[in-house]
Amino acid sequence: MSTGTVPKPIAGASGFLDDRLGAGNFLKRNLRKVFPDHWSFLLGEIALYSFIILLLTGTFLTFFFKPSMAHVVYDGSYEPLRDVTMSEAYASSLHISFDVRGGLLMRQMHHWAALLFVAGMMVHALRVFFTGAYRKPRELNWLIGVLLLTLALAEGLTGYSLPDDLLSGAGLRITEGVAISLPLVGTWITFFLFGGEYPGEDVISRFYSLHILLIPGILLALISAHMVLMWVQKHTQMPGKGRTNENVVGAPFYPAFMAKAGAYFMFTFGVIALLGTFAQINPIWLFGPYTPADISAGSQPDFYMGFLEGALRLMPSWEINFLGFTLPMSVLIPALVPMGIIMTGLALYPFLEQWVTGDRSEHHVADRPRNNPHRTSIGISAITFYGVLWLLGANDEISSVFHVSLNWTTYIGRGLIFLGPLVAYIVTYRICLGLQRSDAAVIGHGVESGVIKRLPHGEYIEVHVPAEASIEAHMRGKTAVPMIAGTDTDKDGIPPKGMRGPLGRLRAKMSKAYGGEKIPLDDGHGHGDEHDEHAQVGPGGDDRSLTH
Ligand code: HEM
Ligand code: HEM
Repeated sequence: MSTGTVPKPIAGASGFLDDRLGAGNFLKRNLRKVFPDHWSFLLGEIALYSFIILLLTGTFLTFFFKPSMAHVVYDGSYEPLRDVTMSEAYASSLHISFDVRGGLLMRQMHHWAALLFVAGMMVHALRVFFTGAYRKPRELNWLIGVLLLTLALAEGLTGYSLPDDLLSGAGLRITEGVAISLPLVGTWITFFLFGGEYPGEDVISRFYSLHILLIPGILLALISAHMVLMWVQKHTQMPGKGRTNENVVGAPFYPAFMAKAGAYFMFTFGVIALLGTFAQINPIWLFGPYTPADISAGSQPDFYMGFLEGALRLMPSWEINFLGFTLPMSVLIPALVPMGIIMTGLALYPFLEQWVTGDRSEHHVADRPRNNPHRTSIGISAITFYGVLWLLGANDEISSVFHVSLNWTTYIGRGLIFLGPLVAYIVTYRICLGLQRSDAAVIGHGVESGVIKRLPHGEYIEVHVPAEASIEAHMRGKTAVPMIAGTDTDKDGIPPKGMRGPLGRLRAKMSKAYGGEKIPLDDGHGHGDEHDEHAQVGPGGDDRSLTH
C-alpha cells in the first residue's frame, strides 16, 4: 500500500532507472511500501545484521586462517606454547589472535556475532510462533526459517571446530561418536567425514569448505528468499485501531523504515564490537592443541549446542546387541530424538494446527499469545523441554558451583524432562486465561482512575474510566480460534467425512479443545466484579455504562 506523494529522492532515482531499465514504477511502489511497527519485529533484524557481520569478519579471518592439519612447531609470540607441535589450523588461529593486527578483535567479534545470530533467530522464531504469524500465507517462510535454524547450528558447529584446540577437539570427538552410532551408515559416514580413522588429517579442511562456502552460500540464498517472501506477502501487524486483515498500518520503507533499519544495524554492529573488545570468548590458547588422548575439563559447547550435549548426559547407558551388531541407544537417542522432536515439531506445527482447526483462511493480524492459550502453552512446554536439556548440558558446572552430586543433577533432570513440560503447560494455560479475564475486565469496567467517590449510602468506590482507545482496540483485536465445523454426528450417528476412525475422532477432540476456551471480552466477570469498586462510573460522577 502506498501513501501520499512520492518524495523527491525517490522520484529522481526512479526516473533514472525508468529511463534505463523501465523499472521506475517498481522502485516507486516498493520504496513507499508500508511497514508496521512493533518492537518484536526487530528480532529478525538482529539475526539479519549479525549475519552480515559474520560475513564481514569471517572473510577477514579467511585471509589468515590455514585449514590444515599438517604438523608445525609453534614459533609465534605466545610464550607458553612456543616450540609445541600442533596443527597448522591451531597455529594460524593463535597467529590471528596474537600477531595479526585486529585479529583477536575479529575472532571475538565473529564468535559473538555467531552467538547473537543464533540467539536472534531463536527469539525471532518464538515471536513468530507465539503470535501465530506462521499461519496462511506465511507457512513457506516459516519452513525456510526452520531450515535456516538447522543450517545455523551446523554452521556454528563447523565454525568452532576449526581452530583445532583442545575444546574444539572435544566437540569433534562428540560429532564422531554421534556419526558412528548411526545404524548401517555410521561407519561409512565417519570415514567419509574424517577421511579415515578419527581424527585423521582431513576433517578441518572439510569443515572449512562447509563453513566458509557451502553453508553460508545456502544461508545467503535462503535469507534472501525469506526477505523476498516477507516483502511480497507483507508483514503481519499487531491488532489495534484500524488494523485489519486487508490493510497495513505503519511507516513507509523510505525514509522512515530505512533510517530506523540503518540505525539498528549500526547499533547491532556497535554491541558486537563492544562485546568483541571487552568480553573474552573462546580463549583457544588456554588449553593447548588437541590430542585425542587428552580430555579437557570444563569444556562447554556454544550455547546453541547445549541441548544436544544435555541430552547425551541425561540418557542412561542403554545399548542393544543383536547378531553381533551394537546399537548404542545412549548416543543414538540423544542425537536424534531432541533434534528430531524440536525441528520436526517446528516444521509441522503450522500444518498440524491447520489440520486441527480446519482454518484455511489468511491471517495478517497477529495473535496476542494469551488469546490462543493452547498454542502458547505448547510453546512454553517446548521451551521447558529444551531448557531442561540445555541446563543438563552444564550439569558438571551446576554440580561444582552448587555443591550437589553430579548423579543427582542427572536423576533430577530425568524427572524434569517429563514433568517440566507438563507443569509448564498447565501453568501457562491458567496464566493465559487469567490475562484474558483481565482484558475482559478492562473492557467491561474500564481502568482505575484514582478518584474515590462516596455513594449516598456511605460506601466508597473507586471511579473507573474507559481505557485509552488504542489500548482497548489492541485488546479487542481477538479472533476466536476456529473449530472444525460439524464435529458432531449426523442423525444416523455417523460423524462427518474426515472425522471418522480413530484419527478422525482424535482430530475432532483436538479441534474442540484447541478452539474450545472462550472468555468473551465483555463477559463482565473480571476480577472482583461483585464489589462496587468496579462500578461503571465516569469521571464526572455520572453513572455511565462502558459496555460497547
Ligand atoms: C561467509 C561466512 C563465514 C566465513 C567466511 C567464516 C569464516 C571463519 C573462519 C576462517 C574461522 C576460523 C577462525 C578462527 O577460529 O580463528 C571461523 C570460525 C568460526 N565461525 Fe565462521 N565464518 C562465516 C560464517 C559463520 C557463521 C554464519 C557462523 C555462525 C553460526 C560462524 C561461526 C563461527 C564460529 C563459532 C567460529 C569459531 C570462532 C573462534 O575461533 O572463536 N561463522 N569462521
Ligand atoms: C537467518 C535467520 C533469519 C533471519 C535473518 C530472519 C529475518 C526476518 C525478518 C527481518 C523478518 C521481518 C521482521 C520480523 O518479523 O522480525 C522475518 C519475518 C519472518 N520470519 Fe524470519 N528470519 C530468520 C529466521 C527465521 C526462523 C528461524 C523462522 C521460523 C522458524 C522465521 C520465520 C519468519 C516468518 C514466518 C516471518 C514473517 C512474520 C510476519 O510477517 O509477521 N524466520 N524474518
